[in-house]
Amino acid sequence: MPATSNSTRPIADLKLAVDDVGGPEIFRSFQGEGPMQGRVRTFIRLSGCNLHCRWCDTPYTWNWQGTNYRHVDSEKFAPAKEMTKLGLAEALDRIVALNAPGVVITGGEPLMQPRQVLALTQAIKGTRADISVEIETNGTLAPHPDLIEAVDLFMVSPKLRHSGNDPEVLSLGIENFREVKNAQFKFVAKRQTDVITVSQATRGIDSRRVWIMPEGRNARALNNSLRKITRATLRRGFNLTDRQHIRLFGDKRST
Ligand SMILES: Nc1nc2[nH]cc(C(=O)O)c2c(=O)[nH]1
Ligand code: SF4
Ligand SMILES: [Mg+2]
Repeated sequence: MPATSNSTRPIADLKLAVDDVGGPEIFRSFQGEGPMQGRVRTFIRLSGCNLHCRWCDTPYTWNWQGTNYRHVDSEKFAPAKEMTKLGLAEALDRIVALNAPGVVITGGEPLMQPRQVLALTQAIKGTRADISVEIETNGTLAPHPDLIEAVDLFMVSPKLRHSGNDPEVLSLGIENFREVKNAQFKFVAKRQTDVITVSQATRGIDSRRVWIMPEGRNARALNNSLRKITRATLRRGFNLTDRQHIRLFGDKRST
């Protein structure tokens, strides 16, 4: 059970991923995925993940030296080089300075740092009445009720078998957020059969809450996935999202 917001324990620093110049990965971009695609957002990327997706585009948040997780890139990363700590006030200052109408907390898996994420969300919401806070999560860690109340949108991305994770992570991600009204689902798909798997796994969930997203870390791979998934997605009434930032900027940090 995560700690409650009125706990008197001090809040630990946030653990963040590192950008290309060694600073904390906080940046301004267009939201590239899902219902908010194209909107200006400030992104804050937290370090650490409890899953190990083979095709993950941020392996520098978890694929540490000395582990034997399999990833399409063979590169392993040093936590001392790829992880940096930042106090809540400093993180908030940097986010406010980028002056976007919304903030995306992503990772890695942000809900591995539940107290820090709750405190950061509440602090961001305190800066302006109309600022939006959205969290990208793999869904395996249940959100605290206070966090559900504080955030505008959870974008939950439960992982299919092709991610290389244990099969249970798919249903875990769905069940942890099925009843969370401000949660939508985004499934990475490579093939038509992935869309069928999603439709079976999301039975009982309004298809308007479900987004199918092509797997790919470059335009060619995205197009290849899209060719295989588009018709099946349309047939089932799911939403389709591209990965706009990959097309605009490539697979780069801080974009
Ligand atoms: N522009 C942009 N949009 C994104 N949407 C989700 C992202 C993520 O890494 O979680 C992401 C990202 O890294 N960049
Ligand atoms: S859950 Fe997300 S951050 Fe974690 S390994 Fe998978 S794709 Fe990467
Ligand atoms: Mg990304």
